[in-house]
Amino acid sequence: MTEIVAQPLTAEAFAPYGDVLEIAGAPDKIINQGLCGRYHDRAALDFGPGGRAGISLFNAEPRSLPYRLEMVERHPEGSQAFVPMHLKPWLVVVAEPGDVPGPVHAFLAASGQGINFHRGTWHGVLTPLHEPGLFAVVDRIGDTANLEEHWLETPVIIGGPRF
Ligand SMILES: NC(=O)N[C@@H](O)C(=O)O
Ligand code: NI
Repeated sequence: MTEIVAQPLTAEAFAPYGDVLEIAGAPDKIINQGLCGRYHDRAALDFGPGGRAGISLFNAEPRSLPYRLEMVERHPEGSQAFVPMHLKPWLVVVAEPGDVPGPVHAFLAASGQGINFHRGTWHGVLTPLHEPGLFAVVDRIGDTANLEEHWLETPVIIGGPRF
């Protein structure tokens, strides 16, 4: 059994896997008569040929750490963004690329952080750590499954702060 510890989610650490959505630093634009900072175009969305963008709402059961990861998945035809509709920390899990997933990495998303997995990134499914597990998910809508699951030979136990 492999044990890892969730690390703080940063744009740099997550860059090989996707984009971090956060209001970090100065906004790209000040809009709405100066009352709003726009952090413009912060994710590489990709829905491929034959698909279109969709927004779905996920209401997921919260998990707790340590978390037993048994499966990772990927979407070969498009990106997938998880945008929390709450301000709690939550868990982001990825695995290094390959036809068989490589080593698993876990990140603790802080309040207000969202992510966008790039097309084909191996990842754990949406994993809230608190109620409400409410997220907007932006991903590919199409006629194909756009889903490949890989069940790990040995589970990965993901540790981190006890809330
Ligand atoms: N299956 C589904 O819509 N969600 C997963 O892709 C996920 O990553 O949670
Ligand atoms: Ni997914």
